[in-house]
Amino acid sequence: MDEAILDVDHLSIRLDDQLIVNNLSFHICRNEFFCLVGETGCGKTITSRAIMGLLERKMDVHGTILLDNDSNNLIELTEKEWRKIRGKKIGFIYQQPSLALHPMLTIGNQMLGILKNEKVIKRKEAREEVHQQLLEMNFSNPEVIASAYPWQLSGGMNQRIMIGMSLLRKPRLLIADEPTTGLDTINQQIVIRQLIKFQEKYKMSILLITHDLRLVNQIADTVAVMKNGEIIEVAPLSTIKNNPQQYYTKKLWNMMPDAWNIMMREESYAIRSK
Ligand SMILES: Nc1ncnc2c1ncn2[C@@H]1O[C@H](COP(=O)(O)OP(=O)(O)OP(=O)(O)O)[C@@H](O)[C@H]1O
Repeated sequence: MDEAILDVDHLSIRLDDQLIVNNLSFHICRNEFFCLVGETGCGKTITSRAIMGLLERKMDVHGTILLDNDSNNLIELTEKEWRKIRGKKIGFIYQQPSLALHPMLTIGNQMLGILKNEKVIKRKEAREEVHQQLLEMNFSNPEVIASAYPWQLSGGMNQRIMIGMSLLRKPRLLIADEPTTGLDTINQQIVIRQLIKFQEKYKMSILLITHDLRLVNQIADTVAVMKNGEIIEVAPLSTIKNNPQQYYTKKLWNMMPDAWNIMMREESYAIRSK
C-alpha cells in the first residue's frame, strides 16, 4: 500500500483576502482508506474540490497535486484535460445524490450514458453491464431499479446508485464527501460496507471526508485532521486514537463519546478474546 496515488504538496487556496486552505501537504497510497476530518468550515470540501478540478475561477490556487505518478500538476490542467480525468481516474460521490442524478432520466439511462461516453459498447452489452453493476450494489431487482427515476427511490438507494455509477468507470481514486449524511443507520452501514467491498475488489484508494468519527474508527487506514484550513496531524488510525500528537486531535475524539465507547468496547472485546 506504499506507493502514492495522490500527492498533495503545499496546496493553498485563497479567496480575496481569506486564506481558505493553507499549505496542505499529504499523500494517499494505493488501496488506502484515507479519512479527512475536522470541524465545519475548516476547508475539507474545498480541498476535495481542488483535487477534482472543480474550484470556482475566483479562487486563487497554489501548490502541486499529482495523480498516479503523472508529472502533470492537476491545478494547471485545462478543462479539456480535466475531462479525461474527472470521473474516469478520480471518481466522486456527492453528499446529496439528488444534486448529481438527473431527475428526468431513468437510473438505467444515466448509467448507460456513462458507459457510452467511456467506450464503444453495444446497447445489449451495456444494459447487461448496468444490471450487473446494480446487482453488485445489492439491488436484487436491477430491471426495476434501471427503469426508475431518482425521485421514485429513497435517499439510501440513490446514494448506492451514485456509488455504482462512479464505479462503472473503475476510478483509481474515489472521493466521498460525507456520503452517509442524511441516511439512517442501516443505510449508512450499507453504503460503508459497499465502499469497503469495492475498495478491496478494485484496489481503489478512497478519500473519505466526514464528521463521523465512529465511521472513521470503523474504516480508516490513515486519518488527517484539519483545523482552520490547515492539516495539523496525519497518522495511522491507531496513532490518532491512542497517541495523538495534537491536543486538538485528542479533543476532537473526546467530543465524540460514541466513538470512544465503540473503541473501548472493541478494545475490551479484543482483550477478552485473547
Ligand atoms: N464558493 C465559495 N465562496 C466563498 N467561500 C467559500 C466557498 N466555498 C467555501 N467557502 C468557504 O471556505 C471555507 C471552507 O469551506 P468548506 O466547505 O471546504 O468547509 P468544510 O470543512 O467542508 O465544512 P463542512 O464540514 O461543513 O462541509 C468556509 O469558510 C466557507 O465559507
